Amino acid sequence: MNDHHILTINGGSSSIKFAVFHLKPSLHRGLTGKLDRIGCDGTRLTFSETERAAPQTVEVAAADHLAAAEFLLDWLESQNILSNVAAIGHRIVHGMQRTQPEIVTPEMLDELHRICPYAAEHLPGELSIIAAFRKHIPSVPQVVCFDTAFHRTMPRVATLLPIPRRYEAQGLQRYGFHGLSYAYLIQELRRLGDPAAVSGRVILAHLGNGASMAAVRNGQCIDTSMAFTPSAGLPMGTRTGDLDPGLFHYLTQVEGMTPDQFHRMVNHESGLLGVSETSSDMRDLLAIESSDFRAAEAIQLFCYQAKKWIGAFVAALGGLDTLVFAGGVGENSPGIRASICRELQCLGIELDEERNAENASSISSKVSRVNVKVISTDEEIMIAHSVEEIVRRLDLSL
Ligand SMILES: Nc1ncnc2c1ncn2[C@@H]1O[C@H](COP(=O)(O)OP(=O)(O)O)[C@@H](O)[C@H]1O
Ligand SMILES: CC(=O)OP(=O)(O)O
Ligand SMILES: [Mg+2]
Repeated sequence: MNDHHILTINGGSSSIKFAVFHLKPSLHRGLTGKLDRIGCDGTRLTFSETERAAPQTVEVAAADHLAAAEFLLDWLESQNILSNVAAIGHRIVHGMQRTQPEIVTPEMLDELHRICPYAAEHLPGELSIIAAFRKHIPSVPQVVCFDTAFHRTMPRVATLLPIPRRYEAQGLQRYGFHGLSYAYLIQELRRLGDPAAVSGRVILAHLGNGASMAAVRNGQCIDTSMAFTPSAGLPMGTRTGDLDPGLFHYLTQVEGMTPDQFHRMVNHESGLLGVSETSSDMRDLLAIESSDFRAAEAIQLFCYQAKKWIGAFVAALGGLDTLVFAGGVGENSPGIRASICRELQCLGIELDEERNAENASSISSKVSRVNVKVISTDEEIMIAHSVEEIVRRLDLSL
C-alpha cells in the first residue's frame, strides 16, 4: 500500500470530525481535526498536524453539511491528503439490521437514503459527505461503519417499541446508537484485562453532546438508552431524550405547533440548552451553575436521569461489575461523575474522590464492589481498523 493512508469521517449532527491514519509501519494517527458549529454562526475548522501538535483554527463559511463537506474536501486537497488516500471510512449512525462495515455501493446508498427519516438529524448530512467524496474522487473506495451494529445482539424484548405491532414490519423498533464508541470501550476493557468485558455485567456511559448508555453482558449488548432515533434516552446537549408522548398532542393543540417545529424543539432546542436557556455545552453550564439556577437545574436534570438509567440497567443486567464513563463529559468532568454516582452505594458504586478529581483510569474506591472506569473513547480508530481490514482483504489499493 506504499505510503497510502486512510481517512476517517465522523459526521455528527452539527460537526464533521476527521482523521488521517497512516498504514506504515502499522496503523497510526496523523492529521486530526473537526469542523463544528455547522449550520450555526461561527462554523470553524480546528486541526492538529499530529496527536501532540497544538490545534489551529480557521473560520469557515458553510451553511449546511454539503457546504461543509465541499469546504473540507478542498481543504484536504490543499493539504495533499486526497492524492494518497487508499480508502475513506465513515461512521454512519443507522444501518438497520447490518452488523458489519461494508463498502459503499449505489444499492446501499439508495437504502440509506430511504431510511433517512430514521435518523433525520444525522443520516442526510452523512450521505451528503459520501456524495461529495464520490464526486471528487470517485475511484477511492468508501467504507461505512454502523453505529447500530453493536446493538444487534439485544434480546427481542429490548428492541420492541410498545406501539401497534403492524409498525414493526416497517422497521420501527429500538436500534441504539454510539455503537462504534461502545465497541471501542469493550475492546479497551479487554485490553486492560477487565474480566467483566468478556464475562460480566458492564454499563457503558457515552456522555458527549449526544449521550447514551449501553448495558453489556458477557461482551454483548443487551440494552441501550437510545431507541428508534438518537433523540431517545438521556437528556443531551440539545435533545430531550425520553419524553412524555402526550406532549406532542398538547403542543400541537394548544400552541398550534407543527410536526416539524416539534421535531426541531426535541432535537435542537431542548436538553441542557432548553433547561438552562444558556448553552448546550456542559463546560459553559458548570462555569455558571453557582450563580444561575437554570444552569444548575439543567446539570441536576442531566445527572439525575443518568443515575436513573444506571439503576434501570443494573436491574436489566441483574447486578453490575463495571461502569465506564466516556465522551467529552464522561471523560473530563469529575463533578458530573460524582453527582451521577452520589448515593449509589446501594448498587455497589463508590468513587475515590482523589482519583475521580484526576480523571484517573480507575476511579472507584477500594470498598466499591463495582469497578468504575474512565476511558477516552475513539470512534475514529474503530473506523480505521475496519477500513484497513477491508482494504487489505479486498487488496483494493495494490
Ligand atoms: N472538562 C470538561 N468538563 C465538563 N464537560 C466537558 C469538559 N470537556 C468537554 N466537556 C463537554 O463534552 C461535551 C462534548 O462532548 P464530545 O464527546 O466531545 O462531543 P460530541 O458528541 O460532539 O463528540 C460538551 O458538552 C462539553 O462541554
Ligand atoms: C448517534 C448520536 O447521537 O451521535 P452524536 O452524539 O455524535 O450526535
Ligand atoms: Mg460524539
